[in-house]
Amino acid sequence: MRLDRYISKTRIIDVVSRDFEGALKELLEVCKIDAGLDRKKLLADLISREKTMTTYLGSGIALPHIRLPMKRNYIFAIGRCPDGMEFEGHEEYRDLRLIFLLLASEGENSYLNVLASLARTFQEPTTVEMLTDSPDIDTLRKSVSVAFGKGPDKKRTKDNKFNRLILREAQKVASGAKCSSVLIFGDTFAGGVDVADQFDNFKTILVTQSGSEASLDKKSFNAVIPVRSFSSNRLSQLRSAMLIGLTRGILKHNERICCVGGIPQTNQFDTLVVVDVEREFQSVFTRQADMLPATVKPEVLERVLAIATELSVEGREGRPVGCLFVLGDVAQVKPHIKQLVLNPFYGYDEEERNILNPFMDETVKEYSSLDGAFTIKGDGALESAGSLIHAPNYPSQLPSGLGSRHAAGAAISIAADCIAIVVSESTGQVTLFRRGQLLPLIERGVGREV
Ligand SMILES: Nc1ncnc2c1ncn2[C@@H]1O[C@H](COP(=O)(O)OP(=O)(O)OP(=O)(O)O)[C@@H](O)[C@H]1O
Repeated sequence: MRLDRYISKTRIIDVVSRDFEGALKELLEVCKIDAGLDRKKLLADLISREKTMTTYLGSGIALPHIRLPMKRNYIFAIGRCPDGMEFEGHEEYRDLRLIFLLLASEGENSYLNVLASLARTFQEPTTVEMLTDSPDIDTLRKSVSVAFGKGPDKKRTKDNKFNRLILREAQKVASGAKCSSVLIFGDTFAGGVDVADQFDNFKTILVTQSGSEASLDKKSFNAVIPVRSFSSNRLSQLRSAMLIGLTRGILKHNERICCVGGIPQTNQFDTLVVVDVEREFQSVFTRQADMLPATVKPEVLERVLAIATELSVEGREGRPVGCLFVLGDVAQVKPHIKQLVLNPFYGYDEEERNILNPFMDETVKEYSSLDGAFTIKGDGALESAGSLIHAPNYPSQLPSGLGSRHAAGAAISIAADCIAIVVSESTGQVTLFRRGQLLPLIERGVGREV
């Protein structure tokens, strides 16, 4: 989603105050707010929300945000604060370098997508560094423009002889194998070759972690599949990417795909794989319509997959963690669960506890250490954590090493219209269950950092 149209240079400022409340006040002053809205109350609301739930995203960036009854869809104000901030003695605010204030209209329904898009951009280390290290306000304005879409392409590398060779061969393989689509793992590659141009007669799909709209080559592809947290293995997220492609309607059940990838960030394509979608997923989906439970939005499945992948690869505070997500018709799931602890999501607004809200990432990861499962509605609202699944039809036979957490995932996926996603604490494997069938998404130990 292009955000640059909402960002104006005049609202990118050096904040003078060293205090977070003072900084928000300065940022509100540069925003044109509809007559009738009370700035003081707005500031008080922002501060009171900050006290309940921090908007500090880490890496020096905070994203305070609020909805208002205003005419414009969005207003951004960005404050540079190279010396950090003070906020009620919280240490982390001292590392703040940038405050992105987002005001959104109450009626705007792309709000969570905008927050998610911002959060993705702020996950790219090079973009974050470029923004937070800006030595003066002019450089910051240019950096914002590069990060959010108006800037020049990132540097291209020269030595692409080998990449060209692989792409030429991929073109021959894709033709010979009668593939309909070519899937490129873009984060392998730093640029310098017009990748999509090599595949005129195919649908071209870019798989990328990059949230920045300014990312190289995106425009020349027919579609983009976003993924998060690549492990260091070649094509390790191929199944997850295909699943996202299927649920978004980018890929079809009966397609054959040629995939080109390599190790992320090496600028070296080295792997060619031809995959029949149907064969890859036949154990789980018998028909295209079967893929998602009726109530589940594709972007919610994507978000759960992303968090599960990150937990599998990175663990939590240096330790491996396991968890179980049950996503779908919670009314059908409810009779089969029992709380092991008080439900931490009880009493919060659905929008605040929605998994599409990027601030929920940390919360979900924190609660992943609780025994039991997360249950999530199809629109993304987190219903419970710490829930013991007690469904009938526990499978008696699962592949060796898969114990009661996996059995619970399999059983609930039969008892209710839902998808269960399990991260194994012991192996790091990520497994999806649908109607009792198992689909490994990330294989054992692949790319594990913990
Ligand atoms: N029925 C259940 N509902 C929810 N969570 C469960 C259930 N059974 C087990 N768990 C969770 O799974 C954890 C690990 O259990 P177990 O080792 O038997 O499962 P596993 O499938 O081998 O998982 P892992 O690969 O992560 O070890 C338990 O500590 C508990 O938190």
